[in-house]
Amino acid sequence: MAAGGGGGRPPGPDPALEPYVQTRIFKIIVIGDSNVGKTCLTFRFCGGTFPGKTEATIGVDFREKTVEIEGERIKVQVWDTAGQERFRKSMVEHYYRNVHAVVFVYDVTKMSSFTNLKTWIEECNGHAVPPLVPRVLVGNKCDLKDLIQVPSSLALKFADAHNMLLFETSAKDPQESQNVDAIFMCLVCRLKAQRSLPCRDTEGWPAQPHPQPRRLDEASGKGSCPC
Ligand SMILES: Nc1nc2c(ncn2[C@@H]2O[C@H](COP(=O)(O)OP(=O)(O)OP(=O)(O)O)[C@@H](O)[C@H]2O)c(=O)[nH]1
Ligand SMILES: [Mg+2]
Repeated sequence: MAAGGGGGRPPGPDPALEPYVQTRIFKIIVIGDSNVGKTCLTFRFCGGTFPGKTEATIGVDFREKTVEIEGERIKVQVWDTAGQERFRKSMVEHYYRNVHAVVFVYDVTKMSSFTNLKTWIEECNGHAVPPLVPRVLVGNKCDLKDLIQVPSSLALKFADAHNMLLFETSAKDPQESQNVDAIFMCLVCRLKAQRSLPCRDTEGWPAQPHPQPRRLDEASGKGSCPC
């Protein structure tokens, strides 16, 4: 039975409150060496598939996914960045501007992509990204079990030292797709918790200054999620 009547407004959100229920947007950048699987991971999260063929990303590719958490629709804007220096150098400032969260990716089958993480973290720190903007570490290509070069224990130690959660996953293996989702959902949960007031990052609202740094005291845990 329809509620109301007698000339009342139709069911649905109160138009007077509409400005307050617009979709918020969280910008998440994905960073790491070329070929570690950044494009495939963002494809998996935003489109639910593993792309048959990829080419090196030039500049940046944008992907989006709208998620619902506790009744709120949030648009996750994923910036799939280029790993090759020549394809990224003119874009780097844009990557880090007003970023809300950072995903660092390495390839578990390639030690150099892991050791290079310190350079990516330095770049991030050098672009006025507050150190406490949420960051996570992702070891990709776990489906290649016989080729693993980066032990979990080493990655976990590194993640702990940098106050990051660690996810080891595979963009390729469909059975890992929930784990890929968890990477981004974990960040969205954190960001939602940090921004309880709808005063920024909304479609149609003027851009606000950089998000306030917040202390993240949660214990790091491999694949765990604070939400
Ligand atoms: N086996 C396996 N291969 C993967 C996985 N993810 C990506 N690949 C492969 O790794 C290669 C590089 O993947 P991309 O996603 O294009 O790498 P990228 O990090 O975006 O590289 P740039 O755009 O150059 O920075 C491709 O051949 C993918 O098919 C995975 O989880 N498992
Ligand atoms: Mg790419």
